[in-house]
Amino acid sequence: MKRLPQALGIRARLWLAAALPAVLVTLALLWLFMDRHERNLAEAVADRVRANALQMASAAEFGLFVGDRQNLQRQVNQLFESAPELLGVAVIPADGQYRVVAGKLPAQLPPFSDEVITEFGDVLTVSVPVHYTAIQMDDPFALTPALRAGMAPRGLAGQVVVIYDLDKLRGQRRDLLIWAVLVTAGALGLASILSALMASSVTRPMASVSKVVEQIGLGHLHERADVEAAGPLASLSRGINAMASRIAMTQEDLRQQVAAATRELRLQKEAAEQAARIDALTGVASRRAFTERAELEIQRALRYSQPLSVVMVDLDRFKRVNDTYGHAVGDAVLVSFAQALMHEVREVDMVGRLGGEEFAVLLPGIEGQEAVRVAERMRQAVEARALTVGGQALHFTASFGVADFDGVDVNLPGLLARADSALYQAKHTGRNRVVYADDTLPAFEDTRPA
Ligand SMILES: Nc1nc2c(ncn2[C@@H]2O[C@H](COP(=O)(O)OP(=O)(O)OP(=O)(O)O)[C@@H](O)[C@H]2O)c(=O)[nH]1
Repeated sequence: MKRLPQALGIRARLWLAAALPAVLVTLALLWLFMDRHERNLAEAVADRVRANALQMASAAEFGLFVGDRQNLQRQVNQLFESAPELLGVAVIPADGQYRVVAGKLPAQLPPFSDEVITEFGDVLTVSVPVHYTAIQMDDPFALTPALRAGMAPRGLAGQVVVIYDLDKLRGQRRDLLIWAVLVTAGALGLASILSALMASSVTRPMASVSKVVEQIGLGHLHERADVEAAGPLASLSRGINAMASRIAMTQEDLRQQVAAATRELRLQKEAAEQAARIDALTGVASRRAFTERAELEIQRALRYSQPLSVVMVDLDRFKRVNDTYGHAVGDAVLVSFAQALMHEVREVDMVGRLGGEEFAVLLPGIEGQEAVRVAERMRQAVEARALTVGGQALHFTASFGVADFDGVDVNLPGLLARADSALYQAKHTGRNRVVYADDTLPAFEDTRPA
């Protein structure tokens, strides 16, 4: 199973990296704030309700002392209307003869003497005693009513009772909590959005660069990363673009080198093939080229019932030439001999060197005596040739065996064998002559002039 961090995408990881610390810090601050403020708020509420009652007690002191109920009622109403969480406010003189009330009072009032705060259900009652202090003055006409009434200079004038709706007080705390949670949630939402934007500003160019790299990897070397849109990855994008350009250039170089090498190889191969088809010494067709052409002409002769002849030619006593004059002279004789043959044949004919001093001539379109006449012409041309060696003329002759393609021997070996047989007969009946391989003719026809 994948570990969680591996399963997360880059965008989610960046988002977490940016948002997680902010979320944790904000939640910790919220918890601290709530914990601290809860206690402070409870104390503040207690202080406030007590302060309200003490303020009222102070304000009511003179009214209680002089018994000014009208003024006391105005003060009580004022306090009652000042805060919505107040259920009732009352001022009661020490002799209990009257009560100045705004709102409602509990059935059971707390005792006069002490400052009392009681909580019962959803009601919080604060009772504060009101004391008077008579001021001694020099002017006997300015005596206070209390002094005039023979009262003690300091004493209990009455009490102030203030009743709060606890639910409303708690509601204030609840409102504060909701407000704090909403502000925190808003801050976290804002932090999340900013983190997502930050993560996106990095992952968007990364995705774009990754796509380009993937395309380049697939061989699309013309793909380029958008450097302007890459933001923080601009230098990476430039590097990738430069790399792709270099790869494309190298690939183009390689392609051109391969094309040049392939061209060169093809030319060499063609040259080698051409060389294999031509005999290097004499310039006539090689054995391979002659054989291929002869096979072709046999097929043509078979299909169209056209005449075809082959002449086998062999230099007479050539070994003696080599032995007497050396191999180089022998080569020169071979070249001259081949030229004599070539000179006597048509464009459509083919002279080939089958090996050593053994040659063959392919004569398409003619047969019988016509072929014998061509061979005779060649024989005479060879005989007429001479090389000057050491100031002396060197003559040479050749023997010829002629065979027709008669449809009996339908392949080249058969045709060549019959021509070779005629050549053999020419050799054994005196050389420098043409023998026609035809059963109807005499076995050894001497074509030499008498
Ligand atoms: N100089 C040279 N000699 C070659 C070449 N190829 C074959 N020979 C020689 O040709 C000679 C052929 O001799 P043989 O087969 O005995 O025939 P021949 O001497 O011509 O006698 P006949 O054919 O019976 O008239 C050999 O001495 C070969 O060495 C070549 O390319 N150059």
